[in-house]
This record gives sequence, C-alpha cells and structure tokens, in this order.
Amino acid sequence: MSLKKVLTIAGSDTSAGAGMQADLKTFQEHDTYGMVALAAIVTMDPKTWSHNVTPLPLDLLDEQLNTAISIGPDAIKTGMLGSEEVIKRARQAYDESGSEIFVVDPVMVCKGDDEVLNPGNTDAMIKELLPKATVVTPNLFEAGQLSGLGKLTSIEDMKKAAEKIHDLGAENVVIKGGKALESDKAFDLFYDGKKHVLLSTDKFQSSYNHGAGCTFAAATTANLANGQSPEEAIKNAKAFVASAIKNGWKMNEFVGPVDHGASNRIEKIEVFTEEI
Ligand SMILES: Nc1ncnc2c1ncn2[C@@H]1O[C@H](COP(=O)(O)OP(=O)(O)O)[C@@H](O)[C@H]1O
Ligand SMILES: Cc1ncc(COP(=O)(O)O)c(C=O)c1O
Ligand SMILES: [Mg+2]
Repeated sequence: MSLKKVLTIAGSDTSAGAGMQADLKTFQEHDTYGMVALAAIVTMDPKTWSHNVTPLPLDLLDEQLNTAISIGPDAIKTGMLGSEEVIKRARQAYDESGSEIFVVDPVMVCKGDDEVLNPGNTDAMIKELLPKATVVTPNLFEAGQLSGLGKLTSIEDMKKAAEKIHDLGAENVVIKGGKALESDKAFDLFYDGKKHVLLSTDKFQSSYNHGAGCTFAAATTANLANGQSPEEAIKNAKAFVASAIKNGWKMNEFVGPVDHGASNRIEKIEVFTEEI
C-alpha cells in the first residue's frame, strides 16, 4: 500500500524540536510521506536564545505550495504562518488541494515568549482557517484568543471555549490544557459539536518540552491521513506526544526538545478518556 502524503505549511525551527522539523519527524514515525511548504525561518541567538522570525518571500511560498499541491497531499497541517497574507495562502492551498483533512495548529506564540507573534493573525485564522478545519489544536492561551474568552483557567472554561471555537466553523476542537492548566494530570478537551471528552495522561517533566504542540498536531494529521476518526486520531496523538515529553532532553542551557521517536522506540503511554 502506498504511503499517505501529508503536507505541513509551517515555519522552520532551526533548533529542530518544533516547527516543520517536528512535523516531518512525527510524520515519519507514523509511516506517512511528509512534505513541507516553508513560510518562515526561526533562528535563535546563541547567547540569549531569543527568537528571530524571518518570513520567506510570498512568491517563494506560492511556488512551494504549487509544487506540493501538484503532488496531491492526502492531508494538510498548518503551523506557524506568521502573517495574515500567509494565512490566506494556506487556506487557498487547502481549497485547491482537494484534500479533505485540514489540521490547524493556531500557533500564536513561541513557548517561553508571551508576546503574540502578530495580533491581526488571530482574526485571519478565525476567518480563513477555522471554517475549513477538520481539527484545530489550540493551547490554553490560543483557545482564549480564538474564543474571545481571554484567560482560561479551568476545564469548565475549556468547554465554553471549545463550543465557541466550534461555532466559528471548526469541525473538531481539541484544547490542550497541557502544560498551562494547573493540575496534576495533563488534560486536553475534545469537542465535536456533540460531546465533550476529557483526555488525560500523567503529567511528566515540563522543562524539556519544546515542540510538544507541533508534534501533537502533526501526529493527529498523520493519524487522520491513515484513516482514523478525529477522536481516535487525537487520543493516539496524545499518547505519542506524552511519550515524547516524558523523554524530552536538555539541548543546552535554554531549551530541551521532546523526543519525537520515543513512543515507537522507548515506551507507549496510556491515555484515559471520559465524556464530561
Ligand atoms: N508535562 C506534560 N506531561 C504530559 N503531557 C503534556 C505535558 N505538557 C503538555 N502535555 C501535552 O502535550 C500536548 C501539547 O501541549 P502543550 O505543550 O500545552 O502545547 P503547546 O506546545 O502548543 O503550547 C498536549 O496533549 C498536552 O496535554
Ligand atoms: C517554527 C516554529 N513553529 C512552531 C513553534 C511552536 O512550538 P510548540 O510546539 O512548542 O508550540 C515554534 C516554537 O519555537 C517554532 O519555532
Ligand atoms: Mg503550540
């Protein structure tokens, strides 16, 4: 059987824990054929690790999208897009692709930074991406922004935000309580317009978790491409990323990436689900 082709439209994280590097590693771990259209390159100052985001010229992004779309991706994921114009191009590319799987990771900030990359992007994501999203995977902060509810601090808040984001057009919403929600477990909330499902694993170390969000969304995309239902795809992606986080490692004094291969190479983690 031929491999499913999975395209990420995302930024390059030169430290290679997050961004398109995380996506490609995760696609490979899921026996899919990973492809990239690169929107921006992120570099880090070796002395301070402060991030510098350089967008690629739009015509170069268009050329990449034309190439990738001509190959016929079975599923498309978006990551860091950086500007309203790039968000529009990502939407157009999805429309043109004929693919029926669109996973939107609404990246707004890099971990460790609390400055939103570009506030106008939130409106563009709402207008262009959410109405087409098979699954959208905001973290707690991003869910607060997309829903307009602001700071979310409880599972009840997450339920309300998931309903609002679903109303904006996303077919399935998963809000990652993850590292940001104060709790002894790592909780995520799934909502498909009918039911809320709380997913949980043990909470592992959170010092070396760079790339967790990208890895989770990429695993979800690959699972969907491989024929899983949204709920199944998300549950399995959570198991995959939990192992990656548990086995995260220190890269230098500033950052530690997840181990994208840990679920297949080291250990499987169990995910619990409960309809709430
Ligand atoms: N310390 C942790 N232990 C186990 N799972 C975690 C931990 N931190 C985050 N997760 C899980 O990793 C995934 C990514 O979440 P998160 O790190 O919050 O996203 P992002 O990187 O986009 O901010 C979610 O499934 C979340 O529940
Ligand atoms: C290119 C790129 N995309 C996405 C992200 C978001 O990463 P995370 O998976 O930690 O949310 C980052 C963070 O540094 C990044 O550099
Ligand atoms: Mg993220």
